[in-house]
Amino acid sequence: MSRAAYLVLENGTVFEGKAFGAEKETMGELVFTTAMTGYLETLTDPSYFGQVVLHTFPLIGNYGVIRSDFETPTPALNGYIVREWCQAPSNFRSEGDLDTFLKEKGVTGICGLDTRALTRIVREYGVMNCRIQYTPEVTDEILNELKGFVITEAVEKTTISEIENFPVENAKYHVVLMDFGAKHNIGRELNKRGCNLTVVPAHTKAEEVLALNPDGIMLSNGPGDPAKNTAVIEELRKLTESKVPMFGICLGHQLLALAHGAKTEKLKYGHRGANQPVKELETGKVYITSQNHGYAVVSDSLPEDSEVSYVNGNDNTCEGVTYTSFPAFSVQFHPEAHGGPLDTSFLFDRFLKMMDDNKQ
Ligand SMILES: NC(=O)CC[C@H](N)C(=O)O
Repeated sequence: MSRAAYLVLENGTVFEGKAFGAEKETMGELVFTTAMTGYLETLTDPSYFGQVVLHTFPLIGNYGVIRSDFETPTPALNGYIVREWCQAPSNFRSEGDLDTFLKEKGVTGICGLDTRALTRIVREYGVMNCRIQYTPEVTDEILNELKGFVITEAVEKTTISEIENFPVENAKYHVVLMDFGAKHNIGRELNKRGCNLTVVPAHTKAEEVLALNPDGIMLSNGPGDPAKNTAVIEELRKLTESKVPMFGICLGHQLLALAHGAKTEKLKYGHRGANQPVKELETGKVYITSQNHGYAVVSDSLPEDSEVSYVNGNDNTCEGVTYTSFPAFSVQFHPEAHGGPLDTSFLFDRFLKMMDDNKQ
């Protein structure tokens, strides 16, 4: 029998549950995801750095742990909350159960609490900080510490430290992927389409990126507040002047907009799930997308030589931008999916076409 664990919210609310995964006290920004599957991708997506992730779906872990589904080898999140974890996963690919995996990776979990009630609190009051601990007492000191918690150096802590190459046979393009805490599936989607990939650390200078002679530059997803990455934003501004085709996903989308003079804002509780509707403004078509973000580009702040290409079907926030004075576009959602639908993977083909057009 696992021992009692307590989830303490910044507003003083306490939920009692059971310890699961690693047993060590932890703190982080509480966010919820509505995805019903894809928990391995969620656990290993670096964009969750510093956050405690709550699954609204009540039973997690049914198909076990499968390393080839991971987005990075090691989870970056600070904690994990589920209603119930599956103790007997059943799947021919399964290599183990969730509890053992979380223990191995040192990720604190808590289960057996009312995740519906908890989600309603976050939806009502917005994201807040939380703590997982093993005694029910909440002192002023704990509450003050919780109120003061901020996610810092998120990109610095999740980017790679040295250049890595992922070549393919008979490559048609060379893409430099700027790693801000990248999900591996972005690279896989590019490799699959005949792109040799050079993955560079987030703080690589614009001149160094251009010296690699890329046909295109891919800006990855990543954690934290986009506006905090001032040095990276400045390098991206220089890259927009180079006219090398660029494609940004999620954090990459936000950073490119910031580099071009737009603003970003924090959403009340963000979009995290695998069935977020986005509307393509040019065609009126709606796509179902995978999302994981807490910030968004402020549509009204975009300069004239850029336009909103996609909006979120639920709250109308900006989900994509097309730039007209340099060859670039970006989306807030995840065309690489994993987990989630593949509806928008055509955006990678659009990037290839942009590189083709630019070569001619
Ligand atoms: N998945 C991402 O790239 C997230 C981007 C950013 N950290 C946000 O929360 O909005």
